[in-house]
Amino acid sequence: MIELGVEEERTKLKREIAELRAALYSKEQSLLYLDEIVSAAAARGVDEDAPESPTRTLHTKLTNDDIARYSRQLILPDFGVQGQLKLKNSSVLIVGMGGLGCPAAQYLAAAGCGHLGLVDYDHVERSNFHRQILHSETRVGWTKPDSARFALLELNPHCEIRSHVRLLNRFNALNIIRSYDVVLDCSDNVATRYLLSDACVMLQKPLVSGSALKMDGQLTVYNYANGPCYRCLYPVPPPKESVTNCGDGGVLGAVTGTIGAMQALEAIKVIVGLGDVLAGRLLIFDGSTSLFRNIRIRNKRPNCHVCSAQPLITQLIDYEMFCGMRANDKDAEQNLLSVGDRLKVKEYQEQLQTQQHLLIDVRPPAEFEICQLPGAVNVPLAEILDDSYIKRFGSQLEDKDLPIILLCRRGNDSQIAVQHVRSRFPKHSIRDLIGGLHAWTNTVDPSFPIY
Ligand SMILES: Nc1ncnc2c1ncn2[C@@H]1O[C@H](COP(=O)(O)OP(=O)(O)OP(=O)(O)O)[C@@H](O)[C@H]1O
Ligand SMILES: [Zn+2]
Repeated sequence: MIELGVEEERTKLKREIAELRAALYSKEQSLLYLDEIVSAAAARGVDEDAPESPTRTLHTKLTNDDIARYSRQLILPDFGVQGQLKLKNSSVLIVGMGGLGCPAAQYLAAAGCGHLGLVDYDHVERSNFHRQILHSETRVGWTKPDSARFALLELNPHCEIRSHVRLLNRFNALNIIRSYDVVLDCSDNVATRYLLSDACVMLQKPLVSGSALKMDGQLTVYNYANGPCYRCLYPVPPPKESVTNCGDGGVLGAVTGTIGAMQALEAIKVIVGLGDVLAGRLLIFDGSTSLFRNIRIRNKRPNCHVCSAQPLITQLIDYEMFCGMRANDKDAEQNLLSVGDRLKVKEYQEQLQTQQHLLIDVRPPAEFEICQLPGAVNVPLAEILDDSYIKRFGSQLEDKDLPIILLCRRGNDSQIAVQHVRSRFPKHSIRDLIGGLHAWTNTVDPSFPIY
C-alpha cells in the first residue's frame, strides 16, 4: 500500500514538474519577445538588427583596385563589368557561420559581394576548425560572426560586413532579413529552415538552402522564379528521431566546403542573372562516390500554407513548437529519467568504480574507439534496443545484485538505454551517468578527451 502511494506521489510530481517546465518555457518565450521590443525601442537608430538605411551608395563604376582584384572573373564574357557591379551593389545574408556558412561567405567576399550579413549566436570551439575554415586557434571563444568578419576583412577589406550575433527567431528574422537581397540557409536545424523559408516568402527573397551530413550534401534555391518554398516540399516537419546533426552524425569538412561553395555560386548567379539557377531542382552530392545528381522537385503547392495565393500563415510562428525541436543545439539535454534514478559521475567514481559492476558504453563503435572509461564494454544503443546484448552477456545478467551502469557521450542515449534494459531486467539496479563522458571530463578528469 505504502509503495503504491509513493508511486502515485512520484507520478504526480513528475507531471507537475513537466507542467512547470512547459509554463517556464512559455514565459521565457514571452520574455524574449518583450526583450526584443524593449531593446529595439531603447536603441532606436542603433538597433543591431534594424534594416540598413536605403541610402546605400549605388556603384556605377569599378575602381582600379576592383579591376585588378576581380580581373579573372571580369574577363568571363557572361559576367563582365556589369556582373561585377551587380555584385558590388548586392547584399547577402548568411544564416549560420558553421561548416556551410564559412566557405560560402569566403567565396562571396572574395568575389566582391558588396555587403554581407552574418548571423550566428554561437562561439568558436576547437571542434569547428576542421570545416568552419574562417575561424582559427586565436579566436576560440569569439562569437562566430565576429570571428568570420575578422577573417573576411583580411581577405577583402572592401566588403562591408555586418555581424548579427543572434539566434535568428520569429521576433527578429523579418527585421534582419529585410535589407538583404539574397539569403543563404547555412543552419543545421529544421526549426530554422522553416523560419527562413516562411520569412523569405513573406519578404520575397530567394533562399539558397544547403545541408551536409557525413559524406553527403544537398542544395537547392527556394522561392525563386516561381519555384516552390521549403513548405511546399515539406508541409509537415520530420519526426524528431529522424533528424541528426553534425555533432552526432559527423561530417567531412570537404563535403560542407563543396556545398558551401556551391551556395555562394548560386547566390552569385541569382544576383548577376547568370546561368541556370538551381530552383525547382535539388542537387544531391554523394561525397563517397563523388557523384552529383540533379532531381526535379515538385512545383509550388497550390495550397501551400505560406506561398500560395491564399496563405493561411501570414506571420511568423513558433517554429520550435511547430517542429517539436529546438533551433539551438547547445543545450540539448534530455530528461527522460528523474535525477534520483541516475548517477552523478562523481558518485560513480567515488562509490562504484572500485566495486564489481557492469559498465556499458552505448556509443557507436567509432566513437568508443576515440576514448573510453576503464572497464567499459561497448554495446551500441541499437544492440541494446534489439536485445542482442542479452545473449552477449549471457549468465552475467542473471546476477541481479550486479549494478549495471550505462553511459554515452552526453547522457541522452544512456537514458533511452536505461529505460529499455530496465524493462527487461526490472529487478536489477540499472542507472546511467548524468552528462555522460562530457561530465566526466568536466568534473572528474579534465585530461579525458572531449569531442
Ligand atoms: N536560428 C539560428 N540563428 C543563428 N544561428 C544558427 C541558427 N540555427 C543554427 N545556427 C548556426 O548554424 C551553424 C551551423 O553550422 P554547423 O552545424 O557546421 O556548426 P555547429 O553547430 O558548430 O556544429 P556542431 O554540431 O559540430 O556543434 C552553427 O554555428 C549554429 O550556431
Ligand atoms: Zn510553398
